[in-house]
Amino acid sequence: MSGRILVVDDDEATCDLVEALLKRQEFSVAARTSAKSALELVSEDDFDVVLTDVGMSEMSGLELCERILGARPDMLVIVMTALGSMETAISSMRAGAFDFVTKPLDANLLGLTVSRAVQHRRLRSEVKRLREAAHDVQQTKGLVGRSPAMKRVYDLIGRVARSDASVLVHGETGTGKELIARAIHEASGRSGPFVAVNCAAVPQALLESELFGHARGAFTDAKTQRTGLFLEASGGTIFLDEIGEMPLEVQPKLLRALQERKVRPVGSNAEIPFDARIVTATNRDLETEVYEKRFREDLYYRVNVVKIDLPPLRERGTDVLHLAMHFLEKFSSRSSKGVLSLSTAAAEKLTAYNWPGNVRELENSIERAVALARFEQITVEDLPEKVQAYRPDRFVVAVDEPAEIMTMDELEKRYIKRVLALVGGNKSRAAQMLGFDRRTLYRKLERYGEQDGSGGDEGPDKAASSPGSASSSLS
Ligand SMILES: Nc1ncnc2c1ncn2[C@@H]1O[C@H](COP(=O)(O)OP(=O)(O)OP(=O)(O)O)[C@@H](O)[C@H]1O
Repeated sequence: MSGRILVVDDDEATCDLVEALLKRQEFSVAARTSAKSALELVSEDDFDVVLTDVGMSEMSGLELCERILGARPDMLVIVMTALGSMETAISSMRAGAFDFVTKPLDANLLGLTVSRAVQHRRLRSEVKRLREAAHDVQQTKGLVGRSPAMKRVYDLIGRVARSDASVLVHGETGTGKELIARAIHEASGRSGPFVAVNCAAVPQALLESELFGHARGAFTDAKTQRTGLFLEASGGTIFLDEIGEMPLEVQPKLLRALQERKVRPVGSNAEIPFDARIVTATNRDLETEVYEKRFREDLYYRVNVVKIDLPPLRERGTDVLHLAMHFLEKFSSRSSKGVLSLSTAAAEKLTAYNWPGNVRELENSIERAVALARFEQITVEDLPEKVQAYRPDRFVVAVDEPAEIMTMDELEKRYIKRVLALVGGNKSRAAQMLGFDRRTLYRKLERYGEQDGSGGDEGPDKAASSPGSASSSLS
């Protein structure tokens, strides 16, 4: 992690040692052997963290800590105390120190403590900046977020909006696919309506007539003629949400409509031209659906002229805070409760959590937090239990001291399983993260299925018959 650190110790050898340790961990480090010159330096230069010895002759580390924080309250001070001197540790916390480390120094612990402090300071200043600029967080078209990943999405929207190309928006549940579809429509300059239909929510028997309309008497309940949504969206955009759920029986009819740019209402021979932009969305891996014959390949190519991959919230960095502030404003103004900010600790929790339900889950969490908040600031206690309790689950391959020896095959198998679980069984994404092409991943999954004995009778196709099943075939 990068970060600017000032080391203060009147013992030159310790100073050099700490400087070297921190530099090895990629911090940018300045060192001073006198407290006075350290004070001068912090008055004119910015540091994330000042790491000071406690027992210095010219001025004690505790006094230095107080004076630094008096002049630069935004800086963080870590005090180095002698092992076992609990009293000094307590006094340094009273003097406002962020943390303390004990001598003799443990290089790893020192690195971790300093990293934590740097991260804390960054979050704190981000929250402060957001507080000040809360009112302009809301971006054009209601889309909040400025992470590089989202900027790429906005850029793509800008480039495709004015064309008639079909757009497939792909992303996990709650990532904002519908909002993106609306943004495409708004930026398209089309004056007609935005018509959304959730393909998973309409019963299969009704879907065709819902989309293409029906003639009077086409079926028992068809007392009158009905114009389908494709025609209703004329001059505008039709958004087919959860296209991956479209029944196989309806898919050829949709393909035909897209190819011909005409619809044929159920029970009618008439072919009616329509002029609607097609935007579809899915949280499924459509390539896998095609491979597993649940989605027609020709239809896939039709709808996937331009694909927008919407990143999950956990890959959008501090967007989570921008979004949290946006929802905070929204819900506190609705409830007239005047909850205006997030505590730094709450912001830390929000940033650390992995948000499987993405923006929708964050929105719900903030709504709940505003309802529960007792002060004008949201604290950790106001957040859902699972956000409070979340610990990042890291997969560590211990190279120096492996807990158990395993073959490279076994290691690969476990790692693939791990990555698949992480991306919810999405094989295209897993392959991308692992640096394989998709076929290589399928081959490996089939091979492990056989090795496990689970692939024998059932065969590899069956073992991989649904997203996520690949991981179970590996267990
Ligand atoms: N970038 C964003 N800025 C502001 N609000 C957002 C953003 N992304 C999503 N939201 C909000 O999060 C909620 C979920 O978004 P949306 O319904 O568009 O997600 P989705 O991906 O279509 O969900 P699903 O997969 O369940 O269909 C909505 O209330 C939406 O307004």
